[in-house]
Amino acid sequence: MQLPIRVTVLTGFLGAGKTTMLNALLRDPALSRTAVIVNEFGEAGLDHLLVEGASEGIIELSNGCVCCTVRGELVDRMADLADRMQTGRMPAVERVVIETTGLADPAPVLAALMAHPALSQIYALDGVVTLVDAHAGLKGLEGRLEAERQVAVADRLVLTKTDLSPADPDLLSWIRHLNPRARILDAASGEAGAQSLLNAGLYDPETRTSRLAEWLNGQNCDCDDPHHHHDHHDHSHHHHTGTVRALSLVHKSPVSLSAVQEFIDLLQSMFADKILRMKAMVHTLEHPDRPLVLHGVRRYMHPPVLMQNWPQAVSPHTRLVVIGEGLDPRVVEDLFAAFTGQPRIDAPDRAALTQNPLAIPGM
Ligand SMILES: Nc1nc2c(ncn2[C@@H]2O[C@H](COP(=O)(O)OP(=O)(O)OP(=O)(O)O)[C@@H](O)[C@H]2O)c(=O)[nH]1
Repeated sequence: MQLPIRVTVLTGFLGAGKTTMLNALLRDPALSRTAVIVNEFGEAGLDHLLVEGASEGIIELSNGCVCCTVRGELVDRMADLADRMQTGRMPAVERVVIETTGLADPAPVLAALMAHPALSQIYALDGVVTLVDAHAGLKGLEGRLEAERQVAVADRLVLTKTDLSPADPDLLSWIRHLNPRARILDAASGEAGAQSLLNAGLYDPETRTSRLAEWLNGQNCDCDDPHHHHDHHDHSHHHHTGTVRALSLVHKSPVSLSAVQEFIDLLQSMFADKILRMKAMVHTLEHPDRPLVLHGVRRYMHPPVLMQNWPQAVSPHTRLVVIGEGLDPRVVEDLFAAFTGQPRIDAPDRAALTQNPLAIPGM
């Protein structure tokens, strides 16, 4: 391996469209020799199932406080990958794409790559691609350190979901304020293909805005540092660890489409803005052979999609991940159980629930 393996970091806030973009990129011949690392937040681990046809080469990092765990772990994964290639246990690749979780601050990933003595010989950072959901807009992004950092470190900024609504001027000026340099591409117009996203040039921290330099220097994870552990004056580093959590549910028997719909409607009406992201792969009574994939980004539910087949690695069970702020997991679990707890849903209870959410037993 004489050439360094180029590393592309794909980032963007929860639900911005990273997995969708990754799937599109992986279909491009330019990425035929690419390994993918998916880092996800959420116990059920749905993301790697949603990356089509890539189950073989995927290395998934565990969830948890991203700023604490990703650095050590990512270094291990990258080292493992290099070792497998060098020993012929895996075909050599030209590129690695790292899809970070929507809650990740990419700075530690970059810092870990640049600073590691062995890995920096093998891998060279090609660029950071940050996706921004134009439809969701600025609300919920502004003031969120992870989201700001994702935009600030980008070499390419991609506005997604402009087919649903054009980017708001406020959103654009927020982006430009954080990152005056990176090219902005519009996903809906098709300009965000492999040609424009890859080979963005080697990363040079000197040429970034001063805020980035500060972040890269100041981002050293203090979570394991006993001196900082209970430092309540510094909220910023713990922004995503305090109240944002992922909860995941698995249900083994098929559920009806209407039960799913009602569950989601009720969940959204009860929790409203507390829900940042929802993803589900549902085993339905109506289409038992094809998983129904649901995506919610804050209040917006994307139209459900039936995948062709269940991924080979998994049994056809319903898996749901909800990422939210200040969510009470028991309430969500009870609600889910109320709709799916029995193979045959108890119609009167369900009816009562949909009419009066407060009637849920145990809530
Ligand atoms: N209309 C429209 N929908 C999109 C676009 N990009 C992604 N989506 C939809 O947005 C939803 C979320 O997309 P994902 O690709 O899963 O987003 P993500 O950033 O990987 O999500 P997390 O991993 O949770 O952070 C899915 O329903 C996609 O189909 C787009 O450009 N236009």
